[in-house]
Amino acid sequence: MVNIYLIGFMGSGKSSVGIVLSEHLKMPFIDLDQTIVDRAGKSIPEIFAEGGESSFREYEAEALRSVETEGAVIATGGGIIETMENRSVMKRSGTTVYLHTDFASIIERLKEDPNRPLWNQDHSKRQALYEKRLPIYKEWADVTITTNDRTIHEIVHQVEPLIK
Ligand SMILES: Nc1ncnc2c1ncn2[C@@H]1O[C@H](COP(=O)(O)OP(=O)(O)OP(=O)(O)O)[C@@H](O)[C@H]1O
Ligand SMILES: O=C(O)C1=C[C@@H](O)[C@@H](O)[C@H](O)C1
Ligand SMILES: [Mg+2]
Repeated sequence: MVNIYLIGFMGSGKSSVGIVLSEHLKMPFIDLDQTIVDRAGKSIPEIFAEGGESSFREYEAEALRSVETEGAVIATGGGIIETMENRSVMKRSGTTVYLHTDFASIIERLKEDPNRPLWNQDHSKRQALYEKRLPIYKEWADVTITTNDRTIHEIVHQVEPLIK
């Protein structure tokens, strides 16, 4: 069974939309960040503090491979598209839904969040990360939904007919 992968920047709503979408589609829900935390036995800030981003990316790639055949709605982490390996796994095992959100809305939603190490840095670095990733999300999306000023339920209703 194929997966539905939600991709997009931190704060685009992958986790919030994913759980509701999975209920509508009667599919299991997996939050890949939670899978990483469960497998590592450490929080995301702890993984970053102990082994840096590269350690986190290793856990993330392993977690993604472990869910490839689940037939689930999967909320990925914002950086899942950083490697070609992860992009290929998603391409061969499911449909990818990109939740596009303007940078200004992301700022509104996340404010100062200590649980996202790559958000917890200065404004110009956050913005550079957003701009670097934007074209990659777009290129790898099978379906794109803009989430600014939309509720979770509005987004779910918009996604549903596009993936059936
Ligand atoms: N459409 C929306 N409208 C308003 N607020 C939203 C919307 N989607 C998400 N949020 C809020 O933004 C915050 C981040 O949402 P969420 O955790 O679902 O993002 P995410 O894409 O899973 O982020 P990450 O990549 O860090 O896991 C939460 O406080 C959530 O309530
Ligand atoms: O955008 C990112 O690189 C990240 C997003 C989060 O979902 C987590 O996966 C982690 O904080 C890294
Ligand atoms: Mg999330």
